[in-house]
Amino acid sequence: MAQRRYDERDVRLRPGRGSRPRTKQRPEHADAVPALVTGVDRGRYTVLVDPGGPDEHRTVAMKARELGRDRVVPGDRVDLVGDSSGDEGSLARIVRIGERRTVLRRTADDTDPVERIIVANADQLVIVTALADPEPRTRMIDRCVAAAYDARMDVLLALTKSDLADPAELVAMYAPIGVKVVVTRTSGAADERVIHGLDDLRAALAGRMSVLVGHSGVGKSTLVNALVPTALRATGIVNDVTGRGRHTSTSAVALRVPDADAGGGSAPPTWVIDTPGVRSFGLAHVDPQHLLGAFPDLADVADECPRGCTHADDAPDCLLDEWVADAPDDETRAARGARLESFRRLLASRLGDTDRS
Ligand SMILES: Nc1nc2c(ncn2[C@@H]2O[C@H](COP(=O)(O)OP(=O)(O)OP(=O)(O)O)[C@@H](O)[C@H]2O)c(=O)[nH]1
Ligand SMILES: [Zn+2]
Repeated sequence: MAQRRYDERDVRLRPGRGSRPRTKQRPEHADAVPALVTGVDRGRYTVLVDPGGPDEHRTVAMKARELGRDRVVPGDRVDLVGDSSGDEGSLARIVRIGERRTVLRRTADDTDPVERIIVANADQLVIVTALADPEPRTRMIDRCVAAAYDARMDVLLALTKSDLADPAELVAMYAPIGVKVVVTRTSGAADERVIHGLDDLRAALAGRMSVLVGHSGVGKSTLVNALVPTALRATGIVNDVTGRGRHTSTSAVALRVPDADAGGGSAPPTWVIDTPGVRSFGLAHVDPQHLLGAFPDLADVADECPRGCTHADDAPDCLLDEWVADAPDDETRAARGARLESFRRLLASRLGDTDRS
């Protein structure tokens, strides 16, 4: 079943561990209250009780022992028991993790060979990319697109610094594969900075939970601070759980975007999840067929490939090569060639040719 894909228990555990059978049924906790996980810091979870409801408030929780090794991540819907009042010194216990609609995985790295879920239930991945300074890296964008599509999330490409370079080329490159694009730029002096395109970005985020990713310097903090004025991401807010500075944390944190036109009331809340320190997303678990989902233009062609075709560079008789060669004109040929190259680069990186640039 498709749902099984999203269970972290599918992730290979380190040898010698985890062979213990798991009980399917958790003990009932009839008095449990629902909450949304917004942050994780060293075994303490910041959660929002009754999110969107009349009793909404923030509290701190720990994981109940019965959850064992199951991870709890921002975006998780959980059930709490114990003291969930949020009063000074209170500590609730998370006893259940709701079924996840989507999971976004971080790539395993040298220090941690396991691909871990970093965010659950997000609707959309927002790839923040500067048009210049730093230069956009399409390979990185492609990897993010594939990871998002694999996680069944939509993709929004937020192109910043359009005062420095023209977005047309990137827009043309990504619009055809279903990637929505918003373009922003700042103007004015530092103390009265205006962000153009912020309303488009707000509209694209409205009522959804979006994960923001982007390399250092692309302008992600500028956007997050404008969307969530209280977040103060750049300077680092003091964590209300530990009292330590947030800027030292590398875990994802969910921030509520205040409604632009307050008064709506019943509108679903808008969330952004910032992911400091996350450099790339897991692709090792992605099936090549699934990866093609990020490239509908290629997928249509690949459908007709010989049975068992890997669609890789060295695949004999792969129709994707023909599709590029048979393009009606040079411009189309170049565009198709670039798409095929992106796809094959992803395919290669998934197979262990990892790039850590
Ligand atoms: N020219 C121009 N500069 C921008 C724009 N947006 C942000 N910047 C500048 O780009 C630099 C990086 O912006 P940040 O928002 O700190 O970028 P970041 O992606 O959060 O980077 P880190 O804080 O290093 O993670 C800052 O000097 C911003 O003032 C823009 O639209 N145009
Ligand atoms: Zn093929």
